[in-house]
Amino acid sequence: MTTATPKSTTTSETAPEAAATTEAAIADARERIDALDDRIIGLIQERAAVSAVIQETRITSGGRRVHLSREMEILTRYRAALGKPGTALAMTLLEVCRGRI
Ligand SMILES: O=C(O)C(=O)C[C@]1(C(=O)O)C=C[C@@H](O)C=C1
Repeated sequence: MTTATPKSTTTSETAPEAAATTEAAIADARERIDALDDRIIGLIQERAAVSAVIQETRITSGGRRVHLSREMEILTRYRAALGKPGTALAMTLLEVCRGRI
């Protein structure tokens, strides 16, 4: 994994050069964010496909699409890792994977 190393500006750099360095650093970091978002979206799509298999299996055997105690485990896990917004993120993720309830 590569680590972010912001380029430092020197005192000899003129203002336009410093601005160009700043813009380049931001553009570079945004490229990395776009690449990460592509991976995150791919993982969410993969998660949704696995989730669909579970839901279909349960429905085929006479069960319900939703399994609330399992959802509570997932919400707890995301909150433990990411704090309060983790809960909202997990709820959105569950909605993507099983639809609205
Ligand atoms: O783990 C399950 O039993 C699932 O059906 C998967 C899943 C999920 O996407 O994580 C989806 C719906 C359920 O309500 C709970 C969890």
